[in-house]
Amino acid sequence: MSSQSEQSPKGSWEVPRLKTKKILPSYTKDEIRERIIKNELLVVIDGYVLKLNNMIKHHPGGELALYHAIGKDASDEMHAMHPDWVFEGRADKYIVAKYLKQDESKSFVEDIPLPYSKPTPADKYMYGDQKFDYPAIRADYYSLFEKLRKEGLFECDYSNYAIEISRWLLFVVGMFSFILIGEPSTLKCFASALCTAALWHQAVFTAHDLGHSAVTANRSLDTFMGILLGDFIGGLSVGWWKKSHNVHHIVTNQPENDSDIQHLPFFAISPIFYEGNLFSTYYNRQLVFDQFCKAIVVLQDKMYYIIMLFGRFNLYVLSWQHVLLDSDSMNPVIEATCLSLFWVWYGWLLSHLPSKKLMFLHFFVSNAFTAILHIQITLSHFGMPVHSPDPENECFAARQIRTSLDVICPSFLDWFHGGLQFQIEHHLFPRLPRHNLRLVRPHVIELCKKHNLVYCEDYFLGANIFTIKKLNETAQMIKSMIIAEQKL
Ligand code: HEM
Repeated sequence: MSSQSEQSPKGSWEVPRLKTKKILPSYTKDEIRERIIKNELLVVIDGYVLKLNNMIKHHPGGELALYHAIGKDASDEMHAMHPDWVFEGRADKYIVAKYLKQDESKSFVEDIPLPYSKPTPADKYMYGDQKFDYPAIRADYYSLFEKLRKEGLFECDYSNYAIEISRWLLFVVGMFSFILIGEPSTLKCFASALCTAALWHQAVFTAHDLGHSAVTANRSLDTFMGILLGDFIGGLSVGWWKKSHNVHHIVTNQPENDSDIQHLPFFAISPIFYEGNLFSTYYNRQLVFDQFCKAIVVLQDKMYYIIMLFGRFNLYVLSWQHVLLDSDSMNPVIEATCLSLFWVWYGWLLSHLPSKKLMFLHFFVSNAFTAILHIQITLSHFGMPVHSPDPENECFAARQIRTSLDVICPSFLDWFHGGLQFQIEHHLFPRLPRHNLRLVRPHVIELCKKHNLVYCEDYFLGANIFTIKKLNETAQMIKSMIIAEQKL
């Protein structure tokens, strides 16, 4: 068993807080704002102001994820994303002041045009007069956090992975034996391709756990195993995925910041992508809504499944781009080697098929069937709001609950959904081992009920219908805007 909570002093299940013995000045919110305008990268954690200018480029969770914390009280994000040792002797050296709290606000920079992080659009109309008690939600979030630590739910039970590895082996055997044993046939080629897709589908879930250091809690070891699984077995860069995924966890469903919802020219999950003239802080470019977008996005609900069939091909390109071109790629040599070896073993397998037609069939079917994974991933957020009722004050827990959707399924199907079905719980506690997420669900439902937060969940079919409906609604709105504009 690995334990992240074991790293805190024995017997203490409290979420660790930043501490320092330094004698410090106090900064108000206004002073923090003024300093940020003068290019100081300041963030508030546990009542202290931290200056990150010298460490941001070396942040193990990536530079971009950290930029989105600037000018915010990011205590909750910090606690959710880090093991205890970061608080105990790593982060305190960046403390420069105490934070003189005058109100409960979480973001001090929603009205400042920062180049590296854009504000969440607000929509009070959407939420009516509903008021949320964010301080009370935070208090209950921390109580739950401590309860889960106390119950040992942050400990990973490796026997779950023994079952997973057995399942992968079954798919590996099918993938090779349908091709290598006996006379080749179209049916056997198809069966092998399905096994390949299933292997890739399943491997991603463990690569995801490893990417969050939620398996051994040793970042280097988890990253290395993640690269073996993601890059070598799956052909996709874990480094690329981690870069965008870390950002996604901090700025979930924020149109300009979260690359997981930036899919022009194919999808626009909110009309804001059409009317907003948005700039992607992730891709560092304007999200241009050109004539091609106009033609495709108005059909996005109808094209959803077709586009998903090709999703994996795009990921191959993004993976290589990250490894070869991105200056912040963390393990470019190992990743490039594993990505190349992926094409060696996969090419070797295809080379045993007797015709180009069968090779193409295998290649297409194995890649296209992983569309199920892309659908599962997009269901988690595509139908959820991008607007906040109160971006200045909304706390981390409320934001994660507002932007994520759970899929209801019986426990015997947990392997198929791979943790994606507990998206809300995962977003609240990203380092919690996946196999424990089901145990957290009732507590989160209770928290939502208590605070009138919508806990959005549906069965797999219902979640599909919900997402398609939302895509359709957005497509219709954008269509009317285009028509209205043409009439002007
Ligand atoms: C001085 C402050 C900070 C320090 C020293 C620090 C350090 C670290 C370290 C050491 C890790 C790797 C943890 C591991 O081994 O699993 C990490 C990961 C990460 N950090 Fe920070 N960090 C700081 C502030 C922040 C803030 C304010 C945010 C965002 C709000 C942030 C977002 C992340 C993310 C998203 C990850 C990736 C977590 C994962 O792999 O699941 N960090 N940080």
